[in-house]
Amino acid sequence: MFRVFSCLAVEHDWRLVVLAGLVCFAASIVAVSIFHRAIATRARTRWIWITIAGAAIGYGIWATHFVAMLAYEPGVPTGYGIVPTAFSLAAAMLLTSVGFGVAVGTSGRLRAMAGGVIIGGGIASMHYLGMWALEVPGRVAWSVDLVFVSIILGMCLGCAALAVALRYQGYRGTLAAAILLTLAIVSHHFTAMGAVQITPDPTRATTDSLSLSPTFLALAIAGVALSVLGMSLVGVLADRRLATRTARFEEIINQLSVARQQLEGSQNELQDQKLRLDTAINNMVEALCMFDAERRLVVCNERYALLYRLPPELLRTGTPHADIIRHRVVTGILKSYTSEGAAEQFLSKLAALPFDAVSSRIDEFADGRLICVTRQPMAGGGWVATHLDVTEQRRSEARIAHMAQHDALTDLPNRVLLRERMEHAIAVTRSGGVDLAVLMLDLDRFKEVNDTLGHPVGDSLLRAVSARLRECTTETALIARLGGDEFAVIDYVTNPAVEAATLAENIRKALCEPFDLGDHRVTVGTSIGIAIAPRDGSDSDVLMKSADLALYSAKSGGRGAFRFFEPELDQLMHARRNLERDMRDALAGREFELHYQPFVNTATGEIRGFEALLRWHHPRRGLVLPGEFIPLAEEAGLIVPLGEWVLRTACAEAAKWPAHLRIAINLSPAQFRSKELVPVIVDALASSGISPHRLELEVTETVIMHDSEAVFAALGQLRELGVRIALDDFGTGYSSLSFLQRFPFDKIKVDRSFVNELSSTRADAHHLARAVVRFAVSLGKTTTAEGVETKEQLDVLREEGCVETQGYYFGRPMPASAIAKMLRRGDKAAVCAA
Ligand SMILES: Nc1nc2c(ncn2[C@@H]2O[C@@H]3COP(=O)(O)O[C@H]4[C@@H](O)[C@H](n5cnc6c(=O)[nH]c(N)nc65)O[C@@H]4COP(=O)(O)O[C@H]3[C@H]2O)c(=O)[nH]1
Repeated sequence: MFRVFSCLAVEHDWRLVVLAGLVCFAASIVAVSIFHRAIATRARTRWIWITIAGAAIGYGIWATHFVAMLAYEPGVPTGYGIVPTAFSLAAAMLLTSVGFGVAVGTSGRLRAMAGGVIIGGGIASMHYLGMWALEVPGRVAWSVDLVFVSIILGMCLGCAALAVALRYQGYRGTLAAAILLTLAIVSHHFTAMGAVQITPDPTRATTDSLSLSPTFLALAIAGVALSVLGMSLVGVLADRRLATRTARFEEIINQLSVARQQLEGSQNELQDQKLRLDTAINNMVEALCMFDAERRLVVCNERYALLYRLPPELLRTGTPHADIIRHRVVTGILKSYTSEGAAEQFLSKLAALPFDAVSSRIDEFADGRLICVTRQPMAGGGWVATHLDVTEQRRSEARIAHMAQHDALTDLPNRVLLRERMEHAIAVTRSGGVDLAVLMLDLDRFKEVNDTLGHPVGDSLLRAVSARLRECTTETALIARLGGDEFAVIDYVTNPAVEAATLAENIRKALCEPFDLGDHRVTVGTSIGIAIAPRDGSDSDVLMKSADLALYSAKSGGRGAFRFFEPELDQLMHARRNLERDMRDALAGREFELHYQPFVNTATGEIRGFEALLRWHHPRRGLVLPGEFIPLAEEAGLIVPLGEWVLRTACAEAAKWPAHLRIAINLSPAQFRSKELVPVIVDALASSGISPHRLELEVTETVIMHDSEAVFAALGQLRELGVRIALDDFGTGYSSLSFLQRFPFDKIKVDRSFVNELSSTRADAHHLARAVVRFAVSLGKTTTAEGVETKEQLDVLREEGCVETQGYYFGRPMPASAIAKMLRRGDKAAVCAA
């Protein structure tokens, strides 16, 4: 280091050293600035800048070296060989360009180091080639270690300069990097100069012809270097400013481009939205149109155009609303607007609609379609309207409403509609001058038809009944089916007693006529109850209840009749309900008793057995006969426990009688519906201990009508046990013969109404009764005649061959105790009577 210091202090002119330093710094500033430009650019431009930076610093190193060499005073005259000098310049430019190129063109942490090493190599190459060009009359000796140090210094500081230049590209970074680069060059030069020792040797003369004057060379170089570098710096700064402006411009261009893309995006979005809107509008179920405040078309969908068959010229934006309406009318699309001037009429109807509120209307088309038009005002005037085809919807609504108010089988109004119409009709009667007749009717024997011939025939019968009811009533009458075989007819009457009775009689007669239903001819009848408004009630429920009571009364007074409501009926119903309640208590309170009526051998008068007949000792009403309470017990479902009690009691009583006497017990239809009937009978026989053949079960045809298969099965089981089955009330039934063929009854009991007729003075009645008895006998079964009261009747029955007889003539129904007494006495009841 001392050598270097002494070299600098002793062998150099300080002024020129400073000039060399300035040249070096200027070159460094220019080179670093150009290097930064290279970093900021790409591709070819970058390599051009790199080359220029290399050229600038190479030239700067070279100029520095020669200016510094001017400051060097080795004590001998010096000169420079042109060729090595040119080489030194070329080497400096080339290697520094490569160094910059490596630093900027590669990536990674070591790129600054690699570039700096190459630049250091460029500095050293320049220096030592320049020294090689030095021509002095003396011997040049080198200090190797300083040579080495100079190279290392150049390289290390070169690395530092590049590291700073790469990292910091502002003015400060440029300055710092330039200082470091200057230090790299200067420190290398002066250390290298310290390594040189020139010993004068006059024998070594310089070749003047190829040498340049060092002073001239130094000054020329410094001048050219400074001016070139100055221009380069100006160029670089200008380029840098231009680059900044370009960058700004590019930024603006970029922003504009982004804005343009956004705009294009928005336009595309708008386009997409329009497409979506069009698709949505054209795929709506409703037809849609939009009119502006001037009533001109803004937009409409395809369905709207199709619905009103609009030609393309009417679909243009701006088409007046009135033109479209006129088109609708002219083409006859609208139902009620076909006459002349109809378009204006329709337009004025539309004009009357509120424009500031939602409105809805139904337009009826000539082809029957119903279009619901809903108009909604828009902000700023105009409206948007939807046109929806509601034909199907309305039809199904109407169908549903019809179904809700009509009976599906007969299409007659049902109870709901009847009640509604009745309320309206009752309101009419309030204004006076007219009354309302309410007729409730049900079919006699409908259940039998339904059960024997099947439900399809039953349904046909109900439809046929509806048709006949329509035929025999006036247009003002309303006929309703309330369910099952229940119907109601209401009509206005001015003279209820006459008109309502006539209406009822017409209905009764019409329904008495036989019905031909496919292969079947069916005869039913009807019972009718009549109530009159406002006399019998001013409310539909009250009137229907009154008519119902009258119907009940008609049925219990013998079917096939009509009856007007009377206030007493209400009391009767009340009494009936009380009786039903009492009967429930009676079963538990042992108020029932069995009486027994003998039936005898007609020929001998011997008692063959007794029929058990139920009696009710009512705590307040006294003795109540079965004709009054049995139907009630059947309706209330009490007949099953009551019937079981009868069976068990009668069998137990019969067990006390001589073994040849039979016990006859009546069975109701409701008992056959109970699955317990057969087990109960078996149990009654077992617990009483009587033989099954002593038990006779009396059934009417009505019993067999209900669920005939099940009834026949039960009767068959009982008959197999040995129980005898008797057909009661023979002659009064619906189709006796067919039943007689279907089941092998053991006994036939001729109804007492025929026996009664045997003593009739009317010859035809007498003959008919006799014919019935004869027919029963001819069937070959045990024939029993009921209700024999006179000897005359008995004689006829004997004549006709009737096997058994029963009636007051032989004995009334008696309590069990009386029978026991009678049997103890060994009475022959009939014999007594005979
Ligand atoms: N005018 C007149 N009547 C006579 C004469 N001989 C008998 N009678 C009455 O005729 C009815 C005969 O019984 P039914 O035809 O089986 O008719 C019975 C039967 O169908 C039913 N019944 C009676 N007891 C029972 C029972 O325990 N169970 C069921 N299911 N029904 C019963 O009640 C009906 C009426 O029974 P009753 O009032 O006891 O009336 C009895 C009896 O008192 C006569 O010479 N002249």
